[in-house]
Amino acid sequence: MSAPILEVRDVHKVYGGVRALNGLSLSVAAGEIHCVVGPNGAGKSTFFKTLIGVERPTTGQVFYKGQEVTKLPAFRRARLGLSVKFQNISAFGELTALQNLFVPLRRNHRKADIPARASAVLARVGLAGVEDTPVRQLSHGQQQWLSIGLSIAAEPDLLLLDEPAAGLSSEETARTAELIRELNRSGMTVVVIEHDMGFIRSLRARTSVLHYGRLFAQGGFDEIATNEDVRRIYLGAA
Ligand SMILES: Nc1ncnc2c1ncn2[C@@H]1O[C@H](COP(=O)(O)OP(=O)(O)OP(=O)(O)O)[C@@H](O)[C@H]1O
Repeated sequence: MSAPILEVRDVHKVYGGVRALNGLSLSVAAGEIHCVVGPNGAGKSTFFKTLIGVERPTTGQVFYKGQEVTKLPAFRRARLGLSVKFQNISAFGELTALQNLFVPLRRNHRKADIPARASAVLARVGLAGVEDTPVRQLSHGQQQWLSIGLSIAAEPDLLLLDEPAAGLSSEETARTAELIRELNRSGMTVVVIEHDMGFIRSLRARTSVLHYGRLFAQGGFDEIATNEDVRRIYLGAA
């Protein structure tokens, strides 16, 4: 396996008396799709927040491309090539799909190049043909893909997705899985934080299971899905 692009070492996060993360160590190899699952309260969101820099671990370290980023603010991590797509739609509803992309593209591209680049990003996320549609008229799935487009506009090396299939139909979910695989084929490392094992199944990626703020199991999807201990924690018995 290639060198880790992302690594957390023995991370603890305590909120008052709650141990949201309790000695979590996990690494993501450059070039992989890596899924992180776990039952309610396992620490997935807290893990996500420590990766992007909106929360700092109580103790422990976070490394990105070999550099310690534990205390680096979110915007500095973004400049290093780490991008995030949150669960909520991040686009402006009154603007068109194309116009929304002007915002992130403005940072790195000349004005004259931006419309063509924006169209290319939309095509990449399956939104060719709706360039001039105001975002509020797009379907929920299309809005989610636009959010992914906004997150990849700056061509990140690592894309973090927080429950990208939440609220999507089964057809939209399948298209989202295909989009993630396509982004990965083009060289992007993708980390997917997810609650729903059904979606993870369609990604067929290496999967880490969190439980009580620690790494509980790790392996290929089939290994995880057939692991008796994992099944038990999902049923709430462990
Ligand atoms: N800001 C906070 N203040 C206090 N407790 C918190 C805070 N954030 C998370 N927790 C607690 O930490 C634990 C882990 O929460 P977290 O949201 O990271 O889990 P999760 O795996 O994302 O859960 P879910 O799948 O339900 O979203 C839970 O017990 C939660 O109540």
